[in-house]
Amino acid sequence: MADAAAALAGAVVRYPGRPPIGPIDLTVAHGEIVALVGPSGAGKSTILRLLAGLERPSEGEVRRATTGATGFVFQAPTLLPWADALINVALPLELAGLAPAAARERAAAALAAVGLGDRLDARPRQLSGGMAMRVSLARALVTEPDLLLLDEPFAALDSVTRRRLIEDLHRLWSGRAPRPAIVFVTHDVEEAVYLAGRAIVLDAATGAVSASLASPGALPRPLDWRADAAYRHAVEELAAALSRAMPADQAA
Ligand SMILES: Nc1ncnc2c1ncn2[C@@H]1O[C@H](COP(=O)(O)OP(=O)(O)OP(=O)(O)O)[C@@H](O)[C@H]1O
Repeated sequence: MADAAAALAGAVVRYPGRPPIGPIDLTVAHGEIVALVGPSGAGKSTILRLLAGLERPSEGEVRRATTGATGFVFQAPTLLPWADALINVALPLELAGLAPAAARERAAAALAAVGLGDRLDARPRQLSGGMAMRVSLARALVTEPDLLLLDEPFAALDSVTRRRLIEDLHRLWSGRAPRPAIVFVTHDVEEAVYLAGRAIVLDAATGAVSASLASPGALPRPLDWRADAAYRHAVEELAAALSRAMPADQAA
């Protein structure tokens, strides 16, 4: 655990009226990018909430590195509608006790890092979906987390915006020292293979990890990696593992 950003050991979550989720064993190394894929309802968001400390397991353990913050990005950007981008991003720092002027200075730098240095005073409704997601990313990164949790962050975006944001996320991740660990949920096997070093497949029937597939090649990937045979092969393998994890009534 000393060298891990977070870990689940035999974690089980019981909700009334459904089979338990887990037991789940998952160790996320410092600086690692892990994709969580699996059928709808398998427990992907539940795992993120466990890792974030937003929920406690019924059995088993959740371990977090003792130092470092956790950043969380939800599928919908969840920005304060009455506040501009700068205030939205500064908020976590001000809540942590930083003086407003210092918080806003760091927030401005975080927004510049996601390409929104010229939109500091824009309200959420004045931003496109992709821009709002960038603000949400900046807000998660401004506390310099050692663990970044992303719940289907790109699902609502068009494919061009989605690709751009994935490139940005790789750039932000590789530009930080030390690099944060990232765990993200996705339904998109191509996104999982391209963005992550490793993909974890959750099984709908057992609620446990049914496969762990390493994605080939070093991170961050070059732009043209999607044309590579190794990439295509990894996508096919992950799609097959996901298909095996589907409940009978959802299988194609
Ligand atoms: N607070 C809760 N109370 C009761 N049941 C819950 C609660 N949260 C989640 N569940 C149930 O637990 C299961 C796992 O939910 P979770 O949201 O983790 O799945 P998921 O894999 O993220 O699904 P999706 O891909 O559809 O977002 C689902 O059957 C869900 O209905």
